[in-house]
Amino acid sequence: MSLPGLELAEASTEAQYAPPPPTQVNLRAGSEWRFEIAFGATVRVKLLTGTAELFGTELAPLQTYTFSGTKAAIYTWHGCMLEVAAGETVNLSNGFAPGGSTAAGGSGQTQGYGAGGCQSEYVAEETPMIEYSNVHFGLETLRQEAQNEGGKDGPRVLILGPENAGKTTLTKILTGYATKMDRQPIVVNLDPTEGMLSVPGTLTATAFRSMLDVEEGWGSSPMSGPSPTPVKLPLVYFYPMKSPFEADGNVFKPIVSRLALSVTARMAEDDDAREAGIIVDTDGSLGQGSPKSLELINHIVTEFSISTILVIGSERLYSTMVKNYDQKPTTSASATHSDERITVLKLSKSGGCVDRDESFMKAVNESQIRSYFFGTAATSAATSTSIGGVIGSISGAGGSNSNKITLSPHTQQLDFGSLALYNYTITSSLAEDDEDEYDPSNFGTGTESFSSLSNPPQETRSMYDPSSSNTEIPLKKFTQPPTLALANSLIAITHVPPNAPLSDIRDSSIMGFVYVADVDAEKKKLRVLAPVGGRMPARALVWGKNWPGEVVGLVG
Ligand SMILES: Nc1ncnc2c1ncn2[C@@H]1O[C@H](COP(=O)(O)OP(=O)(O)OP(=O)(O)O)[C@@H](O)[C@H]1O
Repeated sequence: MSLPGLELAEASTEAQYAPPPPTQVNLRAGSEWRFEIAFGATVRVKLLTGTAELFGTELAPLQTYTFSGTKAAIYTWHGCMLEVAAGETVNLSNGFAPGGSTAAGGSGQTQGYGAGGCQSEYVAEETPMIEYSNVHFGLETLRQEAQNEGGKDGPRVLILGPENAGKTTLTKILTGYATKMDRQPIVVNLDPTEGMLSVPGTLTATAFRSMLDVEEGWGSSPMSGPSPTPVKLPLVYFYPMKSPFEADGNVFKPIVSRLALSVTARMAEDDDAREAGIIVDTDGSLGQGSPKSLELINHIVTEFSISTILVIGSERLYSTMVKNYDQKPTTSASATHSDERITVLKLSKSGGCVDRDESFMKAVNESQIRSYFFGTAATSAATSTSIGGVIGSISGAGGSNSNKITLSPHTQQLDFGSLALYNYTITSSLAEDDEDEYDPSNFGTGTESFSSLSNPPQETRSMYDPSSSNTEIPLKKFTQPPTLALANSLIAITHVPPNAPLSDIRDSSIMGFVYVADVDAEKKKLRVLAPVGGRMPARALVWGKNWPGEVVGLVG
């Protein structure tokens, strides 16, 4: 395009941007290289000499790791040399740009001007890694005790703190160190804003038997196909809300109890898991210190029989936790024999923790959903876009262990009438929305479903499953035709029968997810994307309308 008046051709983005040459980063012992890479850009990092780790997981020497849409740090205990080079820019012009833009922060520029095209990168000498490793060795002592004294549980750790304080990072570091010592901790994610080995909107528990994935953060679950890093099998519960406080915690709390029950049962059966204990990562909103958050914290402490509380980056919360829990007996069954007491510790927040703005988080969430269906390939034929965290890994030595995982999800047509679809109604405004969306006059509906049209209050009631007496559970079953609002959203497939009581549906673990690509309201059909082919199981389904919400353009 010409610029008017000047007759100058506008330089193309490629011409404006010349990738920087590979840079060597020399790290002294005890320092870390912090970097931020936008979605759409890729940066390759290779450990040339020495040893280094990314959030507790060691980097293999001379292996090229490729990062995209990442904010992280590579730390060295003994000193190392890294090579940082620009990878290719992933074309995001297919209508799906994670986060609605090509760059974190929405600037439209994917490549930055740091080494290798990082948006920002620098070396930091001050880190809390010694503190964090001391915590690890403290936990290790408790694990050793649990191993020596049969019947005693390993540490059950709860990590608390405000948003972006580094809770998930600390969880990764402690998990990475534990697996390195051949421990098998159970990691519980109670942060619905970000998925762990699953999509956002899920609360999960996973037994970590093997190392974490350097590039992707946690690694991959079996849903993601073959992987160079051993896969992990998470137990997944659907919590399609962004905040644990929704519905006064009446949905969050029972799911936490369910997870705790499953984790405790696993620990009772599996000695390795019992000795290694549990690490619970939480949502930043629980770190507010409000009465409601304290109530939820208390619920978690009780249900998981927490024995160690780690508070990052909040003096106030730390002091409240000390007052409420320090040296109080744990609720563990084994504690009745051993007088086990809770320890509360304060940890420093790393100066490297970055606030992630909404558009970056949106991109992270969209890429988690995308990778659930399409894998972590840089450019799949169906999507040609990037997956958050990882694009692929190319072996520097042999080039054989590509980390790209391309999946082939299946699309299929579903008859809406044959589905038992439930939705959470958590606010009155939402209920109003729903009524607008389900205005039957838009869809030309059958008479029996709308016999109550002349009587709106009854119509609202009819949307609740009459078979359930659990009216306090904010779940309702659709008895009306499909709404266009279903398009571009996720539906969870539970393990319970279609007409199970509402409490069972809420408390059921999840078999998997489908993505609604299209809604034909007139024919009452949905076109859905499923990770595997075959018939949709006859189970109760739960709609993720509010959260993770709409993900546009997953299917072209
Ligand atoms: N030392 C570090 N150097 C660079 N980036 C870091 C460092 N520590 C953490 N980060 C980054 O800061 C961001 C926030 O960290 P993290 O996700 O651990 O916080 P959180 O407390 O779990 O946040 P939330 O409350 O939103 O769950 C992440 O993108 C993480 O990768």
